[in-house]
Amino acid sequence: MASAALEAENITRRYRSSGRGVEGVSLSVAPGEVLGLVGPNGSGKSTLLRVLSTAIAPDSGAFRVCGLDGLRERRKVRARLGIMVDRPTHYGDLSGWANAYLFARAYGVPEEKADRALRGLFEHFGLAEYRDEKAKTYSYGMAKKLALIEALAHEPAVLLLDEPSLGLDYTSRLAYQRKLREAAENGCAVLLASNQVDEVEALCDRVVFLHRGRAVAEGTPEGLVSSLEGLRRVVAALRNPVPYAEVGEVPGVRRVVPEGRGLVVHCEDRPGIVAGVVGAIVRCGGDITGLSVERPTLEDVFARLTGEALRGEDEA
Ligand SMILES: Nc1ncnc2c1ncn2[C@@H]1O[C@H](COP(=O)(O)OP(=O)(O)OP(=O)(O)O)[C@@H](O)[C@H]1O
Repeated sequence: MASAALEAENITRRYRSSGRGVEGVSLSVAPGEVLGLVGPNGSGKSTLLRVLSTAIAPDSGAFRVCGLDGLRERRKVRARLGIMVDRPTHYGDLSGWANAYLFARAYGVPEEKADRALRGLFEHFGLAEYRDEKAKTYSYGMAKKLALIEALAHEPAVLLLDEPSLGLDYTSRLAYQRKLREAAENGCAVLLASNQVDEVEALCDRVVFLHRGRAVAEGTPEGLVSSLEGLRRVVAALRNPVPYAEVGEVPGVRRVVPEGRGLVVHCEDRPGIVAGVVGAIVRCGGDITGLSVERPTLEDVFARLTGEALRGEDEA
């Protein structure tokens, strides 16, 4: 795919100490496209992003950014990347603004342009009133927003984002999503590592599932979800958690997953199934305070493909 802004072929990177990492992952992202990299903790998302950001070398495989060789032309490649890693680090004694300004200048943005871009971004992310405060006084969410500003200010051709919205409040999340869409509309290719499926479904044109270091499926969110035609999830909020084994025995129920105090029941979309599920929950002693019947999500697709959950119960 000659037109891809980011193209990775057969990337393998194993950590010597654990023997884990990523294996044989290939993907491509076109200009203006948002590709979601989805997988549970430890599936290899960050490792792949570390390789693609040139922070670590792969054991084998190759990648290109805007046609440049990711291994032989690292400096030029870096200049085209906007990177936001999971744990942002800053010069703590410098102000947020000074951190971002240094970044933009290091990427070669002329003074006036850097000033203009940063003013806009600090305003957009609600950091304008904190711009002159030392970065070490920033909260986790603020530091994340600062890292997003640093990733965006030089208008990179390719954005590599690792769980960008984790730790952001609702308003900041919307601001980040708007900015991401805007960047893509302006031709930026975005690789977004996340296991927040609602966000991935809302933002991504395509999705690659990672499982134990390997890419196990790829498709549009809609295409992947429609592969589960005929399935539904019944989400029951309960006043108290209950032993729920009997719910799993209702004909047509595939899986029961506790979420907080409630239950998510994955089942076939057949007549009478909701009544059957509700009856079983009540017989288990469940006091239902809320009930909804929903279509499957990417989370369900992942579970179907791998037999494993995308997120732990406490993250649901
Ligand atoms: N520095 C390291 N040394 C040894 N093993 C590592 C190292 N970093 C990651 N790993 C292992 O490599 C695998 C992939 O980890 P990675 O951080 O890429 O996953 P991830 O999908 O980004 O997870 P998370 O969602 O928790 O951020 C895991 O099994 C992890 O234990």
